[in-house]
Amino acid sequence: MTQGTPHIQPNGVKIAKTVLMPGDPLRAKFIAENFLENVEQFNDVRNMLGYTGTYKGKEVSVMGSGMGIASIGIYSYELYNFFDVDTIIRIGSCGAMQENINLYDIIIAQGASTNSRYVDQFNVPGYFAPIADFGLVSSAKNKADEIGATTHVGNIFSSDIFYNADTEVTSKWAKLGILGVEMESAGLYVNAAAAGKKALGIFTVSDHLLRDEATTAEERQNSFTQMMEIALEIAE
Ligand SMILES: O=P(O)(O)O[C@H]1O[C@H](CO)[C@@H](O)[C@H]1O
Ligand SMILES: O=c1cc[nH]c(=O)[nH]1
Repeated sequence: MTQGTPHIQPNGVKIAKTVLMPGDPLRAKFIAENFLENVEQFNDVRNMLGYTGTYKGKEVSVMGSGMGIASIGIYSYELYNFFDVDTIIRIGSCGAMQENINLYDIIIAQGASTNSRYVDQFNVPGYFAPIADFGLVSSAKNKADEIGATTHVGNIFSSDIFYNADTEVTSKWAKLGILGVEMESAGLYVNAAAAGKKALGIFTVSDHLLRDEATTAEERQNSFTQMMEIALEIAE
């Protein structure tokens, strides 16, 4: 276990074995302030806020990942490989890509397809399929059902591009059954695989790509509490 890395400087504060990772560092702060007890901040490098506390007596950390695979690639690599973190549960917002999915529904990302070349670094002779840890998928689905959340489990699209010049991109992925789009999980899943660790992405639908529907920035920061509760409950 290192004292610090270029991007994470805990200054003696412990990082828990399970880290919840929203893209937005202010969502990490919101979770620390509203769900955790005995909270200590462990990172503020680049304002990528990270906290460790307890949830129902269980030690858990929460830290922002920033946007995109490049960013979560750095933070998840350091957490898995330099801080002995076993599990990262990404809790993000995503855009729905199927008609039967609605704003505020929960998507559990069993797999994460991508247009990113991040996986190319491993030089496998083919295409690696980034998948979540099955135990985490199963626990998240059970917990979501228990709290009455509307949940969809399946494949998502981790895109390197938020504003895509190809206007057909949504329908092309949607035809393959992709549930929603976000920007980090494929990188997280491959980093977990390479490190022999566990990962899962849980999402709240923040906007719809087939209909003109969206939540506000404030709602994205503060009101996506069902996925936070699911992630906290399944943290080991
Ligand atoms: O809400 P977060 O977790 O940041 O996730 C989604 O929101 C950002 C884009 O607005 C991207 O990071 C995307 O993956
Ligand atoms: O990456 C994202 C996240 C939310 N909504 C989108 O359309 N894309």
